[in-house]
Amino acid sequence: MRQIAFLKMNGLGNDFVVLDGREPGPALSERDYRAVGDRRRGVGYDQFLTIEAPKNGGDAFMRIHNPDGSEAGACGNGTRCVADLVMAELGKDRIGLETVAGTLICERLDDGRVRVDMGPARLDAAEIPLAESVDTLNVEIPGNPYGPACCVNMGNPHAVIFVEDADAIPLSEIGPKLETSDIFPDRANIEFATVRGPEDIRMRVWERGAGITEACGSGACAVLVAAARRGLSGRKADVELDGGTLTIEWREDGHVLMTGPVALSFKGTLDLDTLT
Ligand SMILES: N[C@H](CCC[C@H](N)C(=O)O)C(=O)O
Repeated sequence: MRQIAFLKMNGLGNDFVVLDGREPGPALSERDYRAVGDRRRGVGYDQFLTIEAPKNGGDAFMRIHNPDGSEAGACGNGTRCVADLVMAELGKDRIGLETVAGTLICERLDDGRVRVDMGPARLDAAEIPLAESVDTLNVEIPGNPYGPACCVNMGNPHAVIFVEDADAIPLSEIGPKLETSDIFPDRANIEFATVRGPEDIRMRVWERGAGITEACGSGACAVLVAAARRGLSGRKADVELDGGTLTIEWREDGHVLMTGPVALSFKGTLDLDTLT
C-alpha cells in the first residue's frame, strides 16, 4: 500500500496538493501525479507541491508538478502556501524557499498575507525560452489573432497578450493552441490582460500543463512586468484574477515581489494504488 498524507491548499482558488516529502514515503511516478490530479477519480489540483529537505542553505526545497505530470520551475501561489507551512513549523516570519529556479525569500505580513520575492524577471529570448532569437517585447505567435505577446520568464515561461477585454477571450480554445506553439520549446503559460489603470490590471490565465486556473502568481508577475515594459502601467499594481487580487511590484533591481493570501482547505490521506 503506497499511502500518502497531504494538505489541500489554495491561493485565490489556484489549488494545490501539498506533500511533506521530508517524511519517508513512496516515490510518485508521472502516472501517480496524473491520477491524483484527476478532478473526479482523484483529489484534483492545479499543482502538486512536494516539500523536500533544503539543498542549498534555505529552509526547505519545493518541487512543483502539473496535473499532466510535467515539472514546473515556479508556482507563485503555491510558494505562498508552502512558505506559510514552513514559517509556522519553524516559528519564523521570513524564510528562504528553494526551488529549481532559485531560492525565494518569503515573508509573512502583519495582515496574514505572504510576500514572496519571486526573483528576477528573465527577459531574453533564450531565457524564456523561445525557439527564435527575437525581441521578447513583441513576439508573434503563429495562430494568435490577438496581437503580439510580451514574454517573461519567472522561473517558468509566460506569454502575455494585452487585449481590450480579457473576459471576452475564448481562453479554452486559444489557450492550448498558444501553449503548445512551436515558438515555445518548453511550452508556455498564456495570460490575457486588460490594463484598467496605471495600478490596476485584469488578467486571465491558461496554465501550461494545467489549463484555466482561478489564479497564477508567477503569471501575475509576468503580466505586471510586461505591462510596465510596454509603458501600460507603473512598476506596482493590483492584478485581478478570477479568484481574487494579488499585489505585484517589479523592483528597480529586477526582482518581482508578489503579495497575497493563503488558505488551507482540508487534510487527507490516500492510497496511490487504489486510484485508477
Ligand atoms: N499556478 C502557478 C503557476 C504554475 C505554472 C505551471 N503551470 C508551469 O508549467 O509553469 C503560480 O501560481 O505561479
